[in-house]
Amino acid sequence: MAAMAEGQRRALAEAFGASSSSDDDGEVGYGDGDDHRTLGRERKLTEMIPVWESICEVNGLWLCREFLSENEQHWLLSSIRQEGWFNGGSFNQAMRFGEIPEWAKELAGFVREAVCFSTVEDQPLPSDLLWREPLFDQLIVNVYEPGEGICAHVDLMRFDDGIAIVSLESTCVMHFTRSKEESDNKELEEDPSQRVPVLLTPGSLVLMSGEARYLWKHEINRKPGFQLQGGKEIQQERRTSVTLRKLRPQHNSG
Ligand SMILES: O=C(O)CCC(=O)C(=O)O
Ligand SMILES: [Fe+2]
Repeated sequence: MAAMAEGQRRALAEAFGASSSSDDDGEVGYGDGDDHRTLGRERKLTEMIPVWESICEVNGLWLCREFLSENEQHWLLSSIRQEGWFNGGSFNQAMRFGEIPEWAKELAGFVREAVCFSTVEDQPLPSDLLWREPLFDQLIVNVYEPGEGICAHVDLMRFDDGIAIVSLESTCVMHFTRSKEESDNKELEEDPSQRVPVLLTPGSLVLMSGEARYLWKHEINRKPGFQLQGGKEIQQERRTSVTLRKLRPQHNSG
């Protein structure tokens, strides 16, 4: 593993405002009634070495399986719950454009850190995307009950390159298929042998850029036979995902 020099790690940690090791062992502030929940001080950046996997069949697709610790997953779920978007149970999706909540900004900061601290040779997100400001200004939270998923799609062109998806709760399989919109070879597109499965465990982060973002469709099919891990059906529970994207400037939107 190409370990990052300690000095460089410290400098980055300082740039991201991480706490020094002496004062960071407090409780994570996600309990009910905590209005100023933030994890910035709790994340031990100097100890964090994210493990990135490149999904080699799909250029530009990266997975960081242990992106969020269990505490961080609780914090994120609790921050989402606190928004009250899903109270009453009649909605399963919430979107924010432009101004995103503080916890989402903090999550975006974690994404940047995880890419910066990557030990792989190819950076999981190209530098021009990684250092744009803001990194993300659009948020979608999706809540899926067992059996519910999302049809194969390429994200709308109104969003820029560089999309992050954080998975919470139930494990699921996301499938990637080459988009063949330009040709009418539907059969090839639907050929199951062309589908690339990616297992999304709770706390994992997916990054899509370049071909993965523009030339591949992604989908979550939770019908029987599609959600397999080691040949066995995954036990489905509720799944929550947080998608972070950047809006393209108005005049570029397609
Ligand atoms: O829920 C997910 O993991 C994916 C969501 C998604 O692809 C979208 O909202 O465009
Ligand atoms: Fe999508």
